[in-house]
Amino acid sequence: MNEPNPVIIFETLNAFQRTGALKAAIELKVFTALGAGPLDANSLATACGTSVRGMRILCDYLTVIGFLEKAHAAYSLTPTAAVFLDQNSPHYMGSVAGFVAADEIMDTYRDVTGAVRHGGTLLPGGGSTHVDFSLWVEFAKTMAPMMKPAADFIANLVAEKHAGSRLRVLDVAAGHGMFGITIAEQMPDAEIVAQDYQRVLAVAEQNADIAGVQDRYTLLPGDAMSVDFGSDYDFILLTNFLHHFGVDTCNTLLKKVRFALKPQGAVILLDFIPNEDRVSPPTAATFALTMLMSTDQGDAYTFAEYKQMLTAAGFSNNQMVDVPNSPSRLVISSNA
Ligand SMILES: C[S@@+](CC[C@H](N)C(=O)[O-])C[C@H]1O[C@@H](n2cnc3c(N)ncnc32)[C@H](O)[C@@H]1O
Repeated sequence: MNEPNPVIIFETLNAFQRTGALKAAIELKVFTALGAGPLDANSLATACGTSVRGMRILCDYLTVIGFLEKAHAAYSLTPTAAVFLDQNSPHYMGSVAGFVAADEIMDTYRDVTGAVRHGGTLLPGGGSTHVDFSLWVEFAKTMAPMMKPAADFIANLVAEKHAGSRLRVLDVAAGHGMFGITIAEQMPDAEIVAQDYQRVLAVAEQNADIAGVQDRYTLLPGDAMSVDFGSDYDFILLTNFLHHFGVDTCNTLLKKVRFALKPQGAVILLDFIPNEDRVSPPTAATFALTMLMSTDQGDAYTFAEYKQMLTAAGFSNNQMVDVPNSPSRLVISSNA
């Protein structure tokens, strides 16, 4: 197991091929074409409008990395591809390639050396924390399916404890809005205030309409750091937001959040939270590199670090919970 082995070097240096191959298969709708049953490279090439050689090589590659199975010359979907990458599946999430593997994001990885030397993003104006960061609308349009398990989990937690209550919920940096919207769907008396930049809230508003909760859905556009949150919230959601900022900014924002809550209210924080060793579990731990490449000061904070920030903001009761089927963890903090 610990024998020196150069294979990992070769595999890691050409790991960009995996990104390219999966992105191409999503764009060409290969997984959707296979949704009805196995096909060989000839039939798939016809269905997807490609060359036969290109399709055979792409499908063999996708078989090697675990998205397809191959029997004789026919390819079929693995369970993961069938559930998440066939456009006819209700759990389809191929759209996430539009953000996760966007050219603007991938280009930043051409100079990891530079970002490591500098200690932060090489993107202009603080990268993803810049007010005009171009990809937030794309995030809102494409990433909702990936957040669904966590949104359901949070809504269930809230509904279990507060069934029948008239809850006021603030969704800070709401993006697609699905965290607040899912609570509104589960709790007919919940009122949601969605906060984000105006251009992003247009996507959340559309999603609220589709979910039929628009009557209980209010928009609060602006910069979360300066906009007036209002007060008397039962819950404030901070999902996938604090990781963009340094500790001082997180502290300031958490204090503002605490003042906007009812005395018995709670903040629900969802994020990539690695273990204290910072190298496990893999998805949460490696998210720190994403923050190095795209922000000046962001990080994948540990629970101990979040507890310190929350305590400094005046929260006294902090609990961490794993979210099933998600790499993220929840921290729920209240005053009481
Ligand atoms: C990673 S997304 C998270 C969206 C959603 N909360 C989720 O968990 O999927 C970050 C969101 O923060 C918003 N955002 C970034 N900086 C902000 C700021 N200063 N004030 C308000 N929203 C901001 C972006 O527009 C984007 O929608």
